[in-house]
Amino acid sequence: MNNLFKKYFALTDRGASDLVRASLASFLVYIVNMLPAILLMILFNELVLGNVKNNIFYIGFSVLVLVIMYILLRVEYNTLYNSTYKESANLRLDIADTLSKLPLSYFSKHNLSDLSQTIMADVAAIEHAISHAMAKTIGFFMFFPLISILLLIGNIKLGLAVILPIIIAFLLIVWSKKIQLRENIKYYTKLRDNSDSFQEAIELQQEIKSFGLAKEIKENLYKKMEEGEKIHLKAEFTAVVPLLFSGLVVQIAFAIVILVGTGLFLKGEINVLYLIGYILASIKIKEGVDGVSQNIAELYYIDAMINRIKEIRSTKVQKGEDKEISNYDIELKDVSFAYNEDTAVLKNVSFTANQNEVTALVGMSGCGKTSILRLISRLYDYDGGKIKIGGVDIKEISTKSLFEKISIVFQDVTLFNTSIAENIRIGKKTATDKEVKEAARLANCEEFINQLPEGYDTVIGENGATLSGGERQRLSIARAFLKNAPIIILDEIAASLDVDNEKKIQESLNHLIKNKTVIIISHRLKSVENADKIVIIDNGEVEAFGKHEELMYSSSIYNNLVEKAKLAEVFKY
Ligand SMILES: Nc1ncnc2c1ncn2[C@@H]1O[C@H](COP(=O)(O)OP(=O)(O)OP(=O)(O)O)[C@@H](O)[C@H]1O
Repeated sequence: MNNLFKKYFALTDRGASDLVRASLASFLVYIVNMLPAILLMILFNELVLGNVKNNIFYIGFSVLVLVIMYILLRVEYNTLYNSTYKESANLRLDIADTLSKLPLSYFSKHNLSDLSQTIMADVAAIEHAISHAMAKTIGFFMFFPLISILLLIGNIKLGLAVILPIIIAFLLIVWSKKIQLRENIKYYTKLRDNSDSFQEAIELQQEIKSFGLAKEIKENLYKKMEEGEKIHLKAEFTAVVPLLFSGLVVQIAFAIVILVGTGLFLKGEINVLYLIGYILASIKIKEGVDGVSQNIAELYYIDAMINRIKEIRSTKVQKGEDKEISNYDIELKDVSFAYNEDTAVLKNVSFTANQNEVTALVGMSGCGKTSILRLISRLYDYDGGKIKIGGVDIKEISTKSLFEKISIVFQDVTLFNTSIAENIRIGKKTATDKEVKEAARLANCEEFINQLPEGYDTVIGENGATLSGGERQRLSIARAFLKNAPIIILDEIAASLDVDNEKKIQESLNHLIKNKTVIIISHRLKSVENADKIVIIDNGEVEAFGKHEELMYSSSIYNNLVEKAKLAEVFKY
């Protein structure tokens, strides 16, 4: 049962076992709920048959019912509410843990607002459903067959009068499931789309303002909101109509029980006690059905969210083990890769970046240089061929142990909304303040950090919003210095640096890269002229590789790039 719940509702192990307990408690609560009806029947039995019991019996029975109810409601409350809140925290951590094991390819196909909504809003909706709907619905579906059998044994005609309309009411709700799910999915998708548009409108304020797009964007957002509302109303309508009909059927059931019961009583087939008992039973069952119908609608509503979590969980995670690597030569052999299945980005890429050497990747914009770096660092997994580090296929190395061996500085710097010191310390969590400062000095950060109001303790805003592009770049270089890993990957690190800063960082880098495997991308060809190996990438393929002088003879693309670089130097606006 645990596994079934875990799979069906996308719960954690703990959550599934709590749901089983809560469902059993709900089932027992439904049974105990019938006890007051039984007490009433005993009382009527007395009044009709004059079979008087003493007051102690009634007091004892009532106290017993109260005690049982109290215990069960407490168990139900504890499992439903207390554990539910724990489950939602566990579920969020579980999703976050799964996300952390996914390759970047997953994130390039899903936007971040969608994923954060899954973790926050969807889990909150599931949390509400676990605490209010799931256990009570499951409990009722355990209770209903039991009570049906007892009612049918008591009197088959009256039993059928109670049960049949309820079965019809449930069939109506089940029959509407497909339509409800379809409309809910439409609404869910639209909500995601709208929140993504809002996020984009907030993030792109600079572009929106500078290109005078504010009015257009606002109108577009209004339109999307209106569309969303229409879809919402339709989804609500498709949920409410079957609920209304099923509620009506259950009301009719009550009338049928009275009609059939009175008829049977008048014919002398049942005594008044039976009549009262079945009427009381149908009242109690109706109460249950009313609640459960609403709960089922809620379960239909969260279906799309549960499927979203299942989809995240079923995505292939990056596998691998912690491995010892004896040397850090990086070998690419016939590597192919595509972000989207239909467009190959890299085709049969082969070259080796040796330890103790600087290897530069050069080529036109969009030819695939950054993609190669992403594959080497397993931010994405290659599709075909092989990438080996020290002779070990990188797919066999866990991302955790691989990342420990690589320092990366990408062109798109990402910083955390915390202090300067903490941002640098990400390179090495155990680093002392002295080490952090030394890394900052090597990356030429000291001057601007010292000018900040709180120096190293200054909090730099979301993604370093309070810093300039060059300062952010230098902080990320300081991180790499601090990490001091055997493989260094530098993607266009000079893009946001002025000549003075670049020169100083170059000098520091020359110390850092001794004995290491360095792969570098730079559009400033002058800065890679002295590289031990220059690999020319053309449209996802290796056109040539060698030293600068060799390539000047052998590679037309390299020649072309060098010529263009010279032209760029004399270009004036
Ligand atoms: N996350 C992604 N999803 C889909 N396509 C991508 C993604 N990143 C890059 N691409 C595409 O892959 C191709 C290679 O991009 P890549 O960034 O590797 O080129 P590059 O040589 O590093 O370019 P540049 O010098 O301009 O940085 C391009 O056509 C690009 O549009």
